[in-house]
Amino acid sequence: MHEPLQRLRRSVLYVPADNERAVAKSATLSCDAIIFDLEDAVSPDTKGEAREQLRAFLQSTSRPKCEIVIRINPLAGEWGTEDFLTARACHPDAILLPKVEGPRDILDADAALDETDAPRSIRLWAMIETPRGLLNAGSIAELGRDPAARLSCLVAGTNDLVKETRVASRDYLTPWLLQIVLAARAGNLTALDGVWNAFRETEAFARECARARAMGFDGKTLIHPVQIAPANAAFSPTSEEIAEAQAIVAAFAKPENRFAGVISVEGRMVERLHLEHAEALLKKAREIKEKGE
Ligand SMILES: CC(C)(COP(=O)(O)OP(=O)(O)OC[C@H]1O[C@@H](n2cnc3c(N)ncnc32)[C@H](O)[C@@H]1OP(=O)(O)O)[C@@H](O)C(=O)NCCC(=O)NCCSC(=O)C[C@H](O)C(=O)O
Ligand SMILES: [Mg+2]
Repeated sequence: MHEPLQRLRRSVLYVPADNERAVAKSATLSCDAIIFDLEDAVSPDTKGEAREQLRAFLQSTSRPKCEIVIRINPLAGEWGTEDFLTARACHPDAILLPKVEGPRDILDADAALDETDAPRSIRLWAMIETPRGLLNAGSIAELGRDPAARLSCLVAGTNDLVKETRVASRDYLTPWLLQIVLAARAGNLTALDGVWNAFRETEAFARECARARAMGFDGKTLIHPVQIAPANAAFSPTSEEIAEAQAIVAAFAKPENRFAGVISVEGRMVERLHLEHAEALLKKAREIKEKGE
């Protein structure tokens, strides 16, 4: 089952599942998706409490209306099974698998979901944040082309990547981030950029979002509510882009261009591939408008 690729995922906020105030606040925020985290944001001592709190919250009427994702610990590790069963009981839109190293990690999670008769609507997201995961990003993403597979999104884990590779700054991550984008495109998947830790640095964050969009990412993972509006703005079509797309659609709609493969619009060569892009952009703009933004 393929879901529409262009689901809005501009702003995807991590919420530590053991932080009661943050969990409660999540329902009031205007991010496109939330990742409730049972992995690195939750200390070993509070894993059990975090699971119970998350289950109660997501089964209550306070459950947020946006796309809901739960990040579990690695399935084969100490907390994986309990996390998985909690996530499954919460009926999320997706389960996010950390530190994915190869297609086997996705297939194992797929099989675990099937064993619990999980509906196909529950998707899998994969974090690419280890050297092996990066080297295997292409074969992981290939699963996105399998209509029976649940894989839907690749998420860059820049903190772990920095730790694992020992690079000194994000500049050196760029080729690997582009590799994640490329793999995602090959597999028809959403590509989400990693987090920006210095959440009080709003201008630097806006520049980072613009750079991520220019690299081809569909959205950014976030750690603090203050990052939602800049991410939504950066990953939304601009008014210039909308006007340009409208001009392309209008030009191809003219009777004389009905069968044309290539035309000229405002002094630029435009082909049908540009029309496809323009239509997708306008669809995204409509969805954003429907959200009331
Ligand atoms: C970074 C924080 C620890 C900062 O917390 P704090 O100092 O409490 O922030 P504020 O006082 O400014 O908070 C203001 C209000 O906003 C709420 N809040 C804060 N963060 C969140 C959030 N993420 N979601 C929802 N609500 C949030 C506070 O509760 C305050 O509200 P109120 O109480 O009503 O006044 C904190 O922001 C935080 O914990 N962020 C998330 C950290 C996290 O999840 N980390 C794991 C994911 S990152 C990662 O691992 C990526 C990847 O794997 C990699 O390797 O890179
Ligand atoms: Mg990580």
